[in-house]
Amino acid sequence: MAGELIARVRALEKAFGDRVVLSGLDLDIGQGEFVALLGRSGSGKSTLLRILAGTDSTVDGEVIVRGTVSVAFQQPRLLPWRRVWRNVVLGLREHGRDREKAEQALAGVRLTGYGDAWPRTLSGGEAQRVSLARALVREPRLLLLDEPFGALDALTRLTMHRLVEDLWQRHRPGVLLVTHDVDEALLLADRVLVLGDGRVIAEHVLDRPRPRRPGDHLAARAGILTDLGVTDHALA
Ligand SMILES: Nc1ncnc2c1ncn2[C@@H]1O[C@H](COP(=O)(O)OP(=O)(O)OP(=O)(O)O)[C@@H](O)[C@H]1O
Repeated sequence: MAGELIARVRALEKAFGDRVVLSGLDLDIGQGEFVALLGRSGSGKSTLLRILAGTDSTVDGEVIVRGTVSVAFQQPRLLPWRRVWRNVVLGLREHGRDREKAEQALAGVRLTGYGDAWPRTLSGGEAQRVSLARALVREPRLLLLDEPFGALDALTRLTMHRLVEDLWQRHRPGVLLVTHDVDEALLLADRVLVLGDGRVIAEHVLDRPRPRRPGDHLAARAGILTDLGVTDHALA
């Protein structure tokens, strides 16, 4: 990992009552780095994201995040009573030139002309792009993506992969992408981390040039599936 760290986590412990979810977790995210986080259901991925986002601070251990953090979730979470452009600027701390900023962000996610639309008139993919625009308008140094493509159809998901890669290359935030989709991680990430037993149990560095194709990083794919405890007969 090159450059300055924007997130540093050491010996993180998180429990809900008696249930220990994260234990002894270390994590670094470098400036402008794209990291994917995989783990079985219930392994604590969303919990870790909430901790990094600062919405859950009842933890032990060291958590340092430098700069603004934005989060985009699986559901776009748009306010139905606000027009699209107002949804985009909702989280801005400093106001001024809001409409202009919103339109710029919307253009970035290829939604020029959608500013006055109501959320209910958007397709699932469009709503998710508004959610991305809302995350990026704050110019985050760290962008947390919690399965942002999980609810989309396969074709829309492919378009979104390209869009996110393009936005990341233009804005260069550090990204932590939580996903269940190993191939999505292989397509987008510089590094894939596998979460298990409450900590990072494996790390795979991906260095193939972008845009990547399906089939790049097959060895890492097999390794990740093994880390996840999944047997992939197609690879046997
Ligand atoms: N507020 C809470 N109170 C009690 N337990 C919780 C709370 N939030 C999460 N948990 C528990 O912590 C564990 C980790 O949950 P988390 O949502 O982080 O997993 P995940 O890896 O994101 O799962 P999935 O892939 O299914 O979304 C789960 O066992 C869950 O039941």
